[in-house]
Amino acid sequence: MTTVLKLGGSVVTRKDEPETVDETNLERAAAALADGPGDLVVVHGGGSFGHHHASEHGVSTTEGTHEAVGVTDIHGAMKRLNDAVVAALQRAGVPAVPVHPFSLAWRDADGTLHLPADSVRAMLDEGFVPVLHGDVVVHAGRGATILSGDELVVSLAGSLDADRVGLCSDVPGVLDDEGTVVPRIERFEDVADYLGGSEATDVTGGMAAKVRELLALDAPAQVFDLDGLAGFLDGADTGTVID
Ligand SMILES: Nc1ncnc2c1ncn2[C@@H]1O[C@H](COP(=O)(O)OP(=O)(O)OP(=O)(O)O)[C@@H](O)[C@H]1O
Ligand SMILES: C=C(C)CCOP(=O)(O)O
Repeated sequence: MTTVLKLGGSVVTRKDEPETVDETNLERAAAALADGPGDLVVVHGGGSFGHHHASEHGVSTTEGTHEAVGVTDIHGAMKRLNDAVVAALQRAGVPAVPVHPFSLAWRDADGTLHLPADSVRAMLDEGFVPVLHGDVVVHAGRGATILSGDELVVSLAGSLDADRVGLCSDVPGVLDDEGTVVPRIERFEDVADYLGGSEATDVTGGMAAKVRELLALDAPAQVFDLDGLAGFLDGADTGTVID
């Protein structure tokens, strides 16, 4: 059983305070993962680390930069957050190890992501929990663009043939216009009217982009908040199921 889990930047950081880890949430998530499932890959988002630097440098998933300093500003912030996430997981007893996508992945001129997953598979086979993060990535013809954690989740879920995919965010699921969790989404059109971007500085698109990408996956995906994390890890359907 292989599980790919994203801890949203809105969960592990305080999105309105630059480069601030939400220690309480991170510890809660780490404690839940300590009793986690077999093969587990963790991906975390940018929150108040990556997104501020990305917008300062005018970089998004499509707007690139050729400035090396822009790349290292964004990547450096994400490495600092990754250090904090890996350390918290290790303190909770999870055999977490860092994986930095900038050194591994690239986009071709069409924007298609190429992410070799053999090293991640080998880490799983050796009993580690690889922890990847949203990052900058070299992009043919555009310098470097942003790679969201959501895109990493979709790519890894496909190449690792994941059985379960979870996105832990700051909302209990995808919400309808009355704020009620939509239990299941099978077609983008059914929820398109409810879906917006993110309320915080977020260069990768909030909930609409997530739902679109998760619908393209073979494995069913779930969107839930920290209260739903333990249930998800136990195998329950929590929040919104997207398939
Ligand atoms: N219909 C909707 N239901 C739920 N959330 C929605 C909806 N439309 C827009 N959103 C926004 O999507 C946000 C979650 O996406 P966001 O990308 O901010 O989270 P994240 O993945 O946890 O963070 P990060 O991108 O930093 O990793 C919610 O906080 C909410 O503001
Ligand atoms: C902004 C950066 C560097 C990462 C974005 O990842 P996300 O928060 O998962 O969308």
